[in-house]
Amino acid sequence: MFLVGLTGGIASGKSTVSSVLRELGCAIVDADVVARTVVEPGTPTYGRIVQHFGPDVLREGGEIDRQKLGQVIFSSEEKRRLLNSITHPEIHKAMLKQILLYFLRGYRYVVLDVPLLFETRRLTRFLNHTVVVYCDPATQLSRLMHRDGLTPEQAKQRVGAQMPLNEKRGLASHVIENSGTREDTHRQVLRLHATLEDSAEHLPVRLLAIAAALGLAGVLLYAVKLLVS
Ligand SMILES: CC(C)(COP(=O)(O)OP(=O)(O)OC[C@H]1O[C@@H](n2cnc3c(N)ncnc32)[C@H](O)[C@@H]1O)[C@@H](O)C(=O)NCCC(=O)NCCS
Ligand SMILES: Nc1ncnc2c1ncn2[C@@H]1O[C@H](COP(=O)(O)OP(=O)(O)OP(=O)(O)O)[C@@H](O)[C@H]1O
Repeated sequence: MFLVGLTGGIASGKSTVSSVLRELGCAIVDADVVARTVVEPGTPTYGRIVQHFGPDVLREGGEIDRQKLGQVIFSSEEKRRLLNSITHPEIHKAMLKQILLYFLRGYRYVVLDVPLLFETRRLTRFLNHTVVVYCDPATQLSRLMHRDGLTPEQAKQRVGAQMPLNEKRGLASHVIENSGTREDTHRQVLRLHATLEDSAEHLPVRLLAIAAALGLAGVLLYAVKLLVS
């Protein structure tokens, strides 16, 4: 099995791309969804958030008020780092569990949809492919304001909390250009899917090559032992 990292900037179109991949039958682990489950009331992460951020970031029912917590962390790098240090280890553990389950179910590859993939760099060494969903800065801002009902200043602040999208594009092995229509993006995702399927087909060949190399090493070791004895 191999892992594919899917990333981009806030509102650049990761969910749009991953939903097409899901429709095509791919296994997807979504870090934003996982991030919601690890902060549910009763979890240790929830306790630590309340301890550090206080009851102001809670709703009446006791659950985290995501909008309020968002306002706090997107306007302070220090608070953002604190929240990341509380949540990220738990998010990564929960993601690992999901990856293992997909592995046991026989999936040949798993797509990890992780907005902060290149910022945290924790997962990158395990990935065979990295995909960046890119859109131009003006389109990103306008889609973000429209989707989340933010002012231009709030949207800029959120975009500024991440590595510039242009920089992420330079780090990726594949880029999906999502400044255009959904149909155009859909076509690119179909091409990406075909590429990933192709590289999955090469996996048994690679495994055979590794097995052959190991076998050859074993034979050589045996021959050396015979010569020495
Ligand atoms: C701040 C929170 C409460 C806002 O929740 P909300 O439901 O409004 O947004 P959601 O979780 O859907 O995130 C939307 C997008 O914001 C961006 N974002 C989220 N957290 C961060 C962060 N710590 N730093 C930079 N960008 C972030 C990502 O692009 C993400 O896709 C939430 O995002 C959170 O708990 N973040 C910390 C955990 C985290 O880093 N999640 C990202 C996945 S690793
Ligand atoms: N090609 C497109 N044309 C028009 N609208 C789009 C296109 N792609 C995405 N959108 C819209 O832009 C917004 C952001 O897209 P999406 O939610 O997929 O981004 P995301 O990268 O997953 O965001 P986040 O990281 O903030 O969760 C959504 O409202 C989505 O419907």
